[in-house]
Order: sequence, then structure tokens, then C-alpha cells
Amino acid sequence: MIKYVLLLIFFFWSNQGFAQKTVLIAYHSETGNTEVMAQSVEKGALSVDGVSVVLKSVDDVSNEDLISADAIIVGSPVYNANVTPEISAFIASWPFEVQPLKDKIGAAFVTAGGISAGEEIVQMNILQSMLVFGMIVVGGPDWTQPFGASAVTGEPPFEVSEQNEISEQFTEKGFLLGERVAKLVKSMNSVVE
Ligand SMILES: Cc1cc2nc3c(=O)[nH]c(=O)nc-3n(C[C@H](O)[C@H](O)[C@H](O)COP(=O)(O)O)c2cc1C
Repeated sequence: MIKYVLLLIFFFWSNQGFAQKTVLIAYHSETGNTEVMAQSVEKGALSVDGVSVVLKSVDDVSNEDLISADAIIVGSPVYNANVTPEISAFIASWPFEVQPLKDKIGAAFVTAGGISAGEEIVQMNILQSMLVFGMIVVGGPDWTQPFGASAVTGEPPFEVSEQNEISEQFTEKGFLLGERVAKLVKSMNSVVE
């Protein structure tokens, strides 16, 4: 009898979403600011028990990383009110045939020199691209960060020093975004076709 109960538990664990979920955080950073935000997003995701987190620069992300992730959070610096060429090329390289990224959770974070000099546009660009891949896009946990997380790095009073000391107000939003995505991914079971 006990054998059948254990078998049943294993069946549910492996098929009904109890297997450990993975959050992939993929970012590009030239001067370190977006990397600092990515680390805050990572801390937030790691604060949720039972979720594994992979943090990588986009140069190191493989198709296998993308396909095996249950959630993908993309971070970009704002360049001329757009994602950087590296993030654009990264998203353009995502596998598309047979929709392998469909129903994965997607989220975005950015860093920008100026206040309202492109952050929301770039967050939305990333989320819009994710929608093309059939992903389920989410923002932060409340109205103060509806499109994900962003940090201002070049305009007073938020200019960062050479140590990339981003204001805690922004890193906290990165943390909350990572935490939200991890909580959501953990609560998702098998997805409807
Ligand atoms: C070519 C270039 C274009 C940029 N364009 C913008 C922009 O349109 N709006 C803005 O707020 N910041 C802009 N910035 C500033 C960066 O977004 C900002 O410094 C960012 O934090 C850099 O991220 P990183 O340190 O991760 O490379 C630009 C920077 C560069 C180098």
C-alpha cells in the first residue's frame, strides 16, 4: 500500500508542477548599472523557497537556458529610448518554431541615465517582444512599478558613482520584481494548451 502512495506522490510531484521551477535573469550591462539591478532581481527571486535562479549576461545564455526556464526576466540599459543592440540581438535569437517559450512568465527591468528618458518605453519594448513569443508578461507587485523595475543612474539626485551604487529605492524595486516572478512561477502548475 505504502508503495502505491509513494508512487502517487512521485507522479504528482513530477507532472503537476511540484518539480523545482527556474527563473532565468538575462541582462546586458556595459558599465555595471544593469548588472547591479540584475543582482537585486536575483536576490528577490532567491528569497522565495524552492525556486532556482540562473543569472547570466545575455552573451552566456543558451537556447537550453531559455527553454528550461519557467520564467525569463530580461534587463537592458536604455540606449536612445530603446533596448541596447545586444538585447535586441538576444531577443531576435530566441527560438520561435513550435513556440518553446509559450506560457513562460516574462518580466523586464532597465537602467537609464535620465528620469523619464526612456525607461517605460524600453520596459514595454521587452514585454511586447515577449508577447510575440506567447509568454505571460507581468510587472511589479504594485502601481509604483507596473512595468517591472527601473533605475535612474545619471541624473541628480540619483547619479551613481563609479561603484555603481544605485539608489536603494530602485534596487528594492528590482528585488520586489524578482520576488514576484518567483512567487508566480512557483504557484503555476501545468499550463493549459
Ligand atoms: C549610447 C547610449 C545611449 C543612451 N541613451 C539613453 C537614453 O536614451 N535615455 C537615458 O535615460 N539614458 C541613456 N543612456 C544612459 C544609460 O542608459 C545608463 O547609463 C545605463 O544605466 C547604463 O547601463 P549599464 O551601466 O548597465 O551599461 C545612454 C547611454 C549610452 C551609452
